[in-house]
Amino acid sequence: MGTFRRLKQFYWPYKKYFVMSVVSLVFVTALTVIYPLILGFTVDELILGDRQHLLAVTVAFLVIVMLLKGLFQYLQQYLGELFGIHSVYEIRNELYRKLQVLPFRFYDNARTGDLMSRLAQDVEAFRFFLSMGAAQVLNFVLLTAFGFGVMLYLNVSLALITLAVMPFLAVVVYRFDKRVHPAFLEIRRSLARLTTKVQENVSGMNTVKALSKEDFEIDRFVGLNADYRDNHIKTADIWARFFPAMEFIGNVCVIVLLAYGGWLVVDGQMQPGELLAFFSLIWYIVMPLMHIGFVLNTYSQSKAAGERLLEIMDEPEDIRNIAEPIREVRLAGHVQFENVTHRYPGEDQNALQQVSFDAKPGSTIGIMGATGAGKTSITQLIARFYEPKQGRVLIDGKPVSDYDLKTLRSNIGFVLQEPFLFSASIKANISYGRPDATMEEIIDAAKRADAHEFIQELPDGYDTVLGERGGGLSGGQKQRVSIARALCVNPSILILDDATSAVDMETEVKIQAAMREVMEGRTTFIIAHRISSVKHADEIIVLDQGKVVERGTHEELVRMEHGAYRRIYDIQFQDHELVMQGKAV
Ligand SMILES: Nc1ncnc2c1ncn2[C@@H]1O[C@H](COP(=O)(O)OP(=O)(O)OP(=O)(O)O)[C@@H](O)[C@H]1O
Repeated sequence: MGTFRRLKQFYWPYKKYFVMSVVSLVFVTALTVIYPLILGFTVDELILGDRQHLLAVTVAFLVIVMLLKGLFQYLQQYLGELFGIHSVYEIRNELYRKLQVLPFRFYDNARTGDLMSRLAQDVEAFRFFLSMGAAQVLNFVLLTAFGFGVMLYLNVSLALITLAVMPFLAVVVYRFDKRVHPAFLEIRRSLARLTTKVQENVSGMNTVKALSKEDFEIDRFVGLNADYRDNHIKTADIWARFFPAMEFIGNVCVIVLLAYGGWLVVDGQMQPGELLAFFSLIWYIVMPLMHIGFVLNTYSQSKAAGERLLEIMDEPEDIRNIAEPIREVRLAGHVQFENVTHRYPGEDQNALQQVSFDAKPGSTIGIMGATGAGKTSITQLIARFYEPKQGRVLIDGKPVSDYDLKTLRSNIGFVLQEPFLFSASIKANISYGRPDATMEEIIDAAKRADAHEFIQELPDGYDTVLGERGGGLSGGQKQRVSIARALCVNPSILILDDATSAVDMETEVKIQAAMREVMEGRTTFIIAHRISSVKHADEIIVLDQGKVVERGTHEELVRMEHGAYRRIYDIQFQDHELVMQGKAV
């Protein structure tokens, strides 16, 4: 029950629905066991006892019982559903909240399909048990209790014989649960793998087609699908063995009753109608017992699902606010790194080694270096997406961890190499970081990002709704919208991470011209591979395998004959010359 106890905070507030549903269920069960008694009465009193004049009253009584049972069944079902629906509404909200606060570390290893499957299928499986399964367990308990009560009233020895069979049924049920629970957990896992595969495939369809990997992808899917199928078959096998075993034990019970009860009637110790009522009651107990397998199924499924939900809820939120963080300040943008060493969780190499620099407010810092040199890692630490292993990252003289995360990040504007735009209007995309921005401010940000002109030419202008991931815009246009989005929050620190590498030279020159103006008064970090992007920076930092190997202005670095920057400069300058001479391939 650990899983259910730990998720109690979500369903317990709605216990009133559960209690009312259970009370309705008590009435349903009580009214159900009246049927066999009426059957016995009809045989013994109306037919054998010659009291046919009571027939009309008996029928009327039965109709009332049926109507009442219908009413209570409705209440039981509806209130049970309300209990489940409201509870998982809370669970879903909590999961989504948790996903928003989980650190980047979590997303480095998380798979979208798996998370989707948890938020959709696992939450649903949990709801199903709360709505239906829990009531069925109680239904079983109540029917057994009521049924036995009536049985004991009819005939004590016969009732005790029925009771003797119960431990055998319980053993079968217990063994079944032990085997079926892990099998269901495995089904859930393989379904999540399958969903992940489909999701990745759809997202990466361009790459799949460009590399003609359709057959390879189909093969991988078939493999995962086979795994899912086999897990289902394994569970179906466990499942199929269970029913005959249960039915066999139930039938043994019936045979014993038939023999012993028949003898009691023949011997005159029992009325035939009573034996008939007994037989109906037996099935009221044996049938739900046999279906306890189904109930255990929903229980096992929901427990497995609950465990997967708890896995997300238990994820540590390791980057969180300190007790009294600095809130709601406009930062000046003085960024300092003091001997910062950083290593990503689970990695055995440092991404940054003893990195130090001092970026004065309003200055521009260029960061260069080969792929994997640690350029992006620097910006991740400024925004406190990760915590450094050693050293200090300071903004305006205080460690970044002293600031409220929202305050810190709302002072930083990011423009990434592959901008992510939401499937919403352009207006909503630009004002995403500041939803209260006025239309004038949105247009102003777009103008400064050199995006206003092309947005105006779109059929619905700023109200144009984009497709998924900004579909409908070219790479350069998406980039300009994302620059407008970064400017809209009026950040004091601007980070351009390879922001112009995906656009053509002409667009780059245009964006750079626009950027020069918007960089005024903001501390700007430009990560780039092209010298032209960082040339005007106040300081350029050159990284190699996480270490700062050179620093200085463009002029200073170019003067270093054998320096890394000079080498890049020579290559790019040579390229430029070749282009000018028309020799480039
Ligand atoms: N989330 C992560 N988890 C584990 N290792 C990472 C992660 N991000 C980066 N790394 C590793 O840290 C090192 C520095 O990566 P970083 O992204 O900072 O390099 P970069 O200079 O920005 O590279 P690029 O020019 O390719 O963007 C690399 O070795 C990389 O493999």
